[in-house]
Amino acid sequence: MSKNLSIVNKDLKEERDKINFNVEEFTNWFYGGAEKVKEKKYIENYFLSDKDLNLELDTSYLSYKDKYEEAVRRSIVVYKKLYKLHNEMGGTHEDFVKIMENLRFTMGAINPEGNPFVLHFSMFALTIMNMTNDEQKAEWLPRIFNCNILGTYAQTELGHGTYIQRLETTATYDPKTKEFTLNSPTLTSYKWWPGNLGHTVDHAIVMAQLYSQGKCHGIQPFIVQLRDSETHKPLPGIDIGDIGNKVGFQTVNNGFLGFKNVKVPYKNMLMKNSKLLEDGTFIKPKNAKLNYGTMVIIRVHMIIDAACRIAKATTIALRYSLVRRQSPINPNEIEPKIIEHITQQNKIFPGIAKAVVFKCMADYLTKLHLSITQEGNTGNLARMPELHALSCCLKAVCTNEDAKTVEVCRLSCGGHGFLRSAGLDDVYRNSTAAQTYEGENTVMLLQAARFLIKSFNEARNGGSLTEGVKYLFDFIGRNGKREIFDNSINGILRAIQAAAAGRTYIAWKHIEDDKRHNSIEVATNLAGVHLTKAAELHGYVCLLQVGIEEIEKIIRNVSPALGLVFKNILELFAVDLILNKIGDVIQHVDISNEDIEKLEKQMETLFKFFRTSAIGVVDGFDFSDPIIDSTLGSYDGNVYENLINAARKSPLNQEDVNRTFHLYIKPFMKSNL
Ligand SMILES: CCCCCCCC/C=C\CCCCCCCCCCCC(=O)SCCNC(=O)CCNC(=O)[C@H](O)C(C)(C)COP(=O)(O)OP(=O)(O)OC[C@H]1O[C@@H](n2cnc3c(N)ncnc32)[C@H](O)[C@@H]1OP(=O)(O)O
Ligand SMILES: Cc1cc2nc3c(=O)[nH]c(=O)nc-3n(C[C@H](O)[C@H](O)[C@H](O)COP(=O)(O)OP(=O)(O)OC[C@H]3O[C@@H](n4cnc5c(N)ncnc54)[C@H](O)[C@@H]3O)c2cc1C
Repeated sequence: MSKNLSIVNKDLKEERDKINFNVEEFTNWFYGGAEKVKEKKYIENYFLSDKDLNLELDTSYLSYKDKYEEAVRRSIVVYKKLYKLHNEMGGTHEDFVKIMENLRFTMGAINPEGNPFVLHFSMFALTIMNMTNDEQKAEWLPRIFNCNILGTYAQTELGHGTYIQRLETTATYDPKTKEFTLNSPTLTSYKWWPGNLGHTVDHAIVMAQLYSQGKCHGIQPFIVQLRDSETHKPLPGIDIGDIGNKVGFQTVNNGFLGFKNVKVPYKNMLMKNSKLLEDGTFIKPKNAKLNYGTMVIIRVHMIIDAACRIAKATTIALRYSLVRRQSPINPNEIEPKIIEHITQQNKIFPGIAKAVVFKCMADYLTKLHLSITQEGNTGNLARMPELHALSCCLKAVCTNEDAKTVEVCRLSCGGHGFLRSAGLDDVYRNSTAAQTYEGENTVMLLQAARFLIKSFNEARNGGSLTEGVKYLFDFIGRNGKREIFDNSINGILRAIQAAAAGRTYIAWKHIEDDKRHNSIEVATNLAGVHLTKAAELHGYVCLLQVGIEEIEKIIRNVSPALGLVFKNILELFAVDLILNKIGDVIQHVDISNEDIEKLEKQMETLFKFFRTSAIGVVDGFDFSDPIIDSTLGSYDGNVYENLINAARKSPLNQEDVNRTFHLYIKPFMKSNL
């Protein structure tokens, strides 16, 4: 960690002196090994030390346009260096991905309101890598990799983001000219939201309804040039621009795009999955949802992003809570560090546990994604629905938890948490954006619920179930009897499983009852609230189950002292979860008031133990000061100095008297109204 060289606040130092495990060992786990930590630190420093970035400039005070222009300038500084570093490292694709992964945090510090090239280096490149045939790869990948062209992923339209089957942009094939003609037939068919589209990129993957031989063949991906490669002017027939101010993502340059008779050559339809012969004959893919593959990759990726946002927010909240003193607990004693208030521990400690468990889940899901993708490459698509359901479910549960936790961290910093310089607002904006992009969270939960209901039917009919939903068999096997609670980690898991299965049963029954007088679709809609609750509970089951399995493995491989910290974290996660879901649990589990009181007591004991480890764990997340970028969360804990220094940098403080005094205030005061 690049630590601030200033003197560390004595309260914070005192906390660090009490840490009883090896923080570096934790960091090594969090980043996947000592070598990876070294790489991360090297890459971080390689970029952040560049004076050309001018990181002294606080971009939050700039206008919308200036913010965008500065974000483009800084990004180009970074990407030039990225290619230099890539060459130095050896120049393989793996090296590139390694730098990109480490750049994620660094980019956040450089462009706190978003990266105007992020879609090029993620969805655009990934779609070309995964949805093209060999000739297309050969044509496009080098140009993308060398940034000779810059692209985005243009799917969402003004009228449709969720129900992508009904996108309205058309691509009509003419076998005579061997061209597609792209059109936006209505206002609602305008592309709307794609990141980097407004003024940055010159190409896009455009999702459009393919028409050939007089028939519509559903949405297909096309690579479309939007702007002239020399002048950057929109090409004829292209109506393009920025969608304007948003809640966050101010420098991502989300855009709109309309087509009027735009010609696209035959070779630009991405043909790995669906195929169109030159004569216009359409050949269906093995599974129509293969064209949704890039969304699945990003959803998987979003779990680690959620974990890291929580890690960052809890680092800020905890460091601040260890140096802030207020309100004596015992009137005769000095004001304690605010962390001594148990409600403060309740706000922050479960968040730290979530960051760790989400990280376990991200690792698990990344491996699962890889193995299912490899099966898919051999033509075996059997596990695609399972991966889709799981990635939708966890994308929703983890980003919802992420936004909630970051907001609680902000509240835990009191008034100062509301300052921009506290660093929590950009984290929150990114968390809340993630609840919507890549599939709105309710919709994601409903997708997961479809899988649960199918699995429930399968279980009732004695069929086979995938590993993650086998707990539905236990519910059916109990034949209406409630699960008996036992207060162990596995007991808590069984209780959450019983609640998830019970809620799935309620949703299933709701649908079955309604089906008598309604279509299955209407019945499913009426059961929607139960379905989303079932899917959410299923997401927690997955998190706890994977958390238990992964942490048991970790404990076997780390020192006993760190093992105890992991055990503590897992228990914190589990007990916090069951207490938060107690209403659902009570419905399906035989749990007494005494059991609940015991759990509440257990939480207090867990807090007590975690009290000494907490600072070690957040230090172990290893966010350097430029990355944490927070007056409240810097390593040295010199909060009050940081706050006053940041306030002095306000543009209003650069002069004693602002001109509005002479222009408006003074005349007003002298006017006697
Ligand atoms: C230059 C070098 C680069 C190197 C690369 C470096 C790599 C870096 C890697 C990562 C970096 C990450 C950085 C991240 C930055 C990201 C910024 C992102 C910005 C945001 C982008 C977006 O938002 S893009 C737009 C996203 N849009 C959505 O998500 C739309 C949501 N809607 C849907 O997904 C679908 O419409 C739907 C799933 C909700 C419904 O689809 P549909 O209507 O077609 O389905 P049906 O209802 O008819 O049927 C459901 C049926 O289909 C099955 N199914 C659906 N989807 C899938 C799937 N994907 N796979 C498998 N199966 C699927 C579903 O299970 C149902 O099955 P049933 O059996 O019928 O139940
Ligand atoms: C910051 C940001 C970045 C984005 N970047 C991109 C990008 O790069 N490229 C791109 O193509 N798109 C992008 N998007 C678009 C994004 O993917 C969509 O906004 C998202 O998928 C939600 O779709 P929608 O806007 O149509 O919401 P809607 O579907 O209109 O949602 C509105 C409400 O209706 C509800 N609803 C809709 N359908 C159902 C249903 N079937 N059942 C129950 N409730 C339902 C939702 O739950 C929600 O409450 C971005 C969006 C944001 C916010």
